[in-house]
Amino acid sequence: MRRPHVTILGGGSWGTAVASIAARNAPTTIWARDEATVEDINTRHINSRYLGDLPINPALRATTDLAQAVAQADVLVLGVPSQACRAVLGEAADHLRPWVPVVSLVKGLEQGSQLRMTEVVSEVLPGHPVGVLNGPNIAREIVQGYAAAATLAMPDQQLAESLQGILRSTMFRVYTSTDVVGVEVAGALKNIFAIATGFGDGLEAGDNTRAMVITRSLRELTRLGVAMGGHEQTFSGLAGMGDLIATCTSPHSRNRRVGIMLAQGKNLDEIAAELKQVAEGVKSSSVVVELAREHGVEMRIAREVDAVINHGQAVVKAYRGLLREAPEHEFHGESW
Ligand SMILES: NC(=O)c1ccc[n+]([C@@H]2O[C@H](COP(=O)([O-])OP(=O)(O)OC[C@H]3O[C@@H](n4cnc5c(N)ncnc54)[C@H](O)[C@@H]3O)[C@@H](O)[C@H]2O)c1
Ligand SMILES: O=P(O)(O)OC[C@H](O)CO
Repeated sequence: MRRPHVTILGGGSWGTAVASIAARNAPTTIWARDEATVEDINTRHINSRYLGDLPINPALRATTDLAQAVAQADVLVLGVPSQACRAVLGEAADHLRPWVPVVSLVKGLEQGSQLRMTEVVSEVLPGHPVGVLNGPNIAREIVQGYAAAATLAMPDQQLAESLQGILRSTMFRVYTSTDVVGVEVAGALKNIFAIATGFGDGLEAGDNTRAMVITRSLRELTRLGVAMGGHEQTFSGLAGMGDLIATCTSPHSRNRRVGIMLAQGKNLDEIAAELKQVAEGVKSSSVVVELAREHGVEMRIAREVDAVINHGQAVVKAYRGLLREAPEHEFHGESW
């Protein structure tokens, strides 16, 4: 039987990491817009811009030709930042064969529409089965071959099981779920809370503060996730608690680093120039606050992150403001 061809859109750190795994299981092509990245992957089997000199699977092929990459896809994987997804999918639409499943790796929400990326996929590519792969997945650690896990959520469990075999390796465990909303909301929201954790770390507030922010963030994330239709247990799983732990504690997390740098007094332009990679929480923070308002969910931590990022609030004021609020019942109250 012919093995399915996997096409990954996006030659950044995570698209490359997932493509490198998929290339062990199936013929795999990665589309990147940048010639130098394509050259790097095809000839030196590295992605120096995003992953330094870490070796990636030599079986992986890269191209700048979107039409050709998409036309051969039996499985399409979306790995560009959230605000670019609609445009990239729009360019792909004419070349994709009908019914080809699409898996989003993206942890962001679209500004303006407030949509999750699987919803964007369904709008731009109607009729294609769509799912999301999320979890505690720092790209460089996965390329280095350290053990990790993620959840692949699709409405069709059978399809998820067939894609599971393509996206996993011995060291990258892919679990399945049918809770697309929960897994996807968790992946987008954890970035906002990693920024909040970064605030505490940047202010050198200590380990207890970090644990408090992570734990209370999980409550906030769960409340909105459930209000949006996610299953409560999803938020204590890999895409929820798992990814919160990784992103809120890793020195590699870009979102956490954004929080640290904001606390150190840098502005967003300086931070973007230093990071040179996407930190999804920056753009998603305003969307999360809008969604919380619409769903009638109190999200104090997220509101402070939005205030700092979008309304010029000083980090230290956000921190003190949160501490002034009286705590309620740990599980039944609405306080942070
Ligand atoms: N890096 C990780 O550890 C990691 C892990 C899990 C999920 N994610 C998620 O994966 C998604 C992609 O992140 P990443 O880490 O690979 O980002 P990145 O910053 O490393 O790379 C982004 C890639 O997208 C490309 N890109 C940006 N704008 C584009 C556009 N308009 N058109 C075409 N290509 C464009 C860039 O050229 C680059 O190749 C994000 O939603 C992120 O949250 C990242
Ligand atoms: O570097 P970050 O903050 O975008 O986080 C990367 C991954 O999402 C961690 O799971």
